[in-house]
Amino acid sequence: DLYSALEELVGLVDNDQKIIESMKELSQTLESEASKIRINLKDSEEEQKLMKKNPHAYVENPLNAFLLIKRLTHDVNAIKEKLDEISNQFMSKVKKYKLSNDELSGAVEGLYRLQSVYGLKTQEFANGIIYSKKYRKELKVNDLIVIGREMAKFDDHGFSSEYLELAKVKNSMTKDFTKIQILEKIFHVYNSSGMLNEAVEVLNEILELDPTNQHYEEQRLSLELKSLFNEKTVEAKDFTGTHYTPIKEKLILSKACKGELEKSIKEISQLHCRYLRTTHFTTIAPFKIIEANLNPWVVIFVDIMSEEEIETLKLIAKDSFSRAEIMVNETAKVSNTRIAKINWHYDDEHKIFEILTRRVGDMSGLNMETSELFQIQNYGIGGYYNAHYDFTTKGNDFKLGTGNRIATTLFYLSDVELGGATVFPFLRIYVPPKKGTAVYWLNLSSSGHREYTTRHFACPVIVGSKWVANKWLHEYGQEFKRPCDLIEFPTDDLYYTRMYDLKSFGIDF
Ligand SMILES: O=C(O)CCC(=O)C(=O)O
Ligand SMILES: [Fe+2]
Repeated sequence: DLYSALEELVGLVDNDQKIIESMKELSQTLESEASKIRINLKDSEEEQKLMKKNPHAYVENPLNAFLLIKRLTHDVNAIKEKLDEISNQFMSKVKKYKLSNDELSGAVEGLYRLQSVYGLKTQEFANGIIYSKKYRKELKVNDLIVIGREMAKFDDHGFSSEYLELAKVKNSMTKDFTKIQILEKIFHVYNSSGMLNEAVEVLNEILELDPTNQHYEEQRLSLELKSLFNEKTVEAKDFTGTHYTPIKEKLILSKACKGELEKSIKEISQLHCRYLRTTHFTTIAPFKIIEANLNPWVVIFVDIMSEEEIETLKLIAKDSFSRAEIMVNETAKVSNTRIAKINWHYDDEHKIFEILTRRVGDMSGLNMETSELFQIQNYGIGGYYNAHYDFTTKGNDFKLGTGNRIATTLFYLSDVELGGATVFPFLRIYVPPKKGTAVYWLNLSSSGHREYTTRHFACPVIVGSKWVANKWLHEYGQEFKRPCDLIEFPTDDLYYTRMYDLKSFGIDF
């Protein structure tokens, strides 16, 4: 799929051009075919006039009889054959450049995600306005219908009907379709996605315009019956439990991505911008850091990479992207909870990786021998990475024999115009991507416990192409670099209860 990395969409400019050229050719062919049909039509009409005058006399002439039969056989078939030929020709020309329909679903799912996470209003968004800024001219009636149709495939049908409703309103001004046509299109979406009540309402509108339409009358009856027996009971959702539920987390993440979760003044007052001197190297050349959290340790390294280094990394990465996966029960799987493409790099692939690994060694003061390969990522349309921990919660190892992921270094290789922040909602940290900076944090406590509060989320990218690179450090080999403390840790149960306390997020049910 291409929608999962913006970098890959750039290459489609060629496909776009080829398909536009084929469409131009197609419209010319169709026009010349249409004029041929018109000429034949004239002959046919003349013959018909003759026949109507006196049908008996007409058919008694064997040539007339022949022509009548020819009109009703060959002439019809010839049109069908010609249209098939044109259609086949067109399809064989565009085949190489056309994308699969999954791409469309993926793109619309990205839009859906942006709207639900950031609360973007359908009407503004469809008019090209995002956070009060006009980004492009408004979408056309047909675009709105396509979005509405695709969005109807998601659980929550709210956005879908907003788009379709908008299409109807807009069409009443633009007249792209007749009133009946647009209602039929909308009806079809509702009907095929099981939105029965909405479907009946649209049918009522259609029947008002076309009261004698038997077909729709019958359909209305059958739908009304269907919805009687199909009355869905609204599922009672458990908002009261203290444990994690996806609904709770969605609310928290949405707040976090909008930058609405902040630390208290007291907490902020304990954080500093300062120079970090961990190793011999950094004593001479200290790193600039912004402390984002003290325990667990989360810091932002400022100007940690040069423009040239970043361009080198992107150049290397561009050719080897594959869809990022997530771990489900210890196996890697492609999932719509992570919309990005990645690739992995050994240190000896290019000297840039060696240099950066050494730099992470200085940033962390930790042993790099057990660190993972460099991972480079580019996000797609509405690209995000759902809430996760970087450590494994199954056992204490990644099957690499090097222990759990003790620390994460996340380099930002691009700015992002809108969205795409990395957020740690439980620590109330919001890190906007800024080219050349890195965020570094410890995933495990000094006694080796998992720091569940490091649960983090890559917010959907609204405008821009987000690039990041990861370097994960592991437990083994850190025995002398980060000696063990034996501090007590809360049980997981207690930890979650505290973490997911919605009141502390100002969320009230
Ligand atoms: O891209 C981001 O902001 C976060 C990425 C991340 O969390 C990961 O790759 O594990
Ligand atoms: Fe992560």
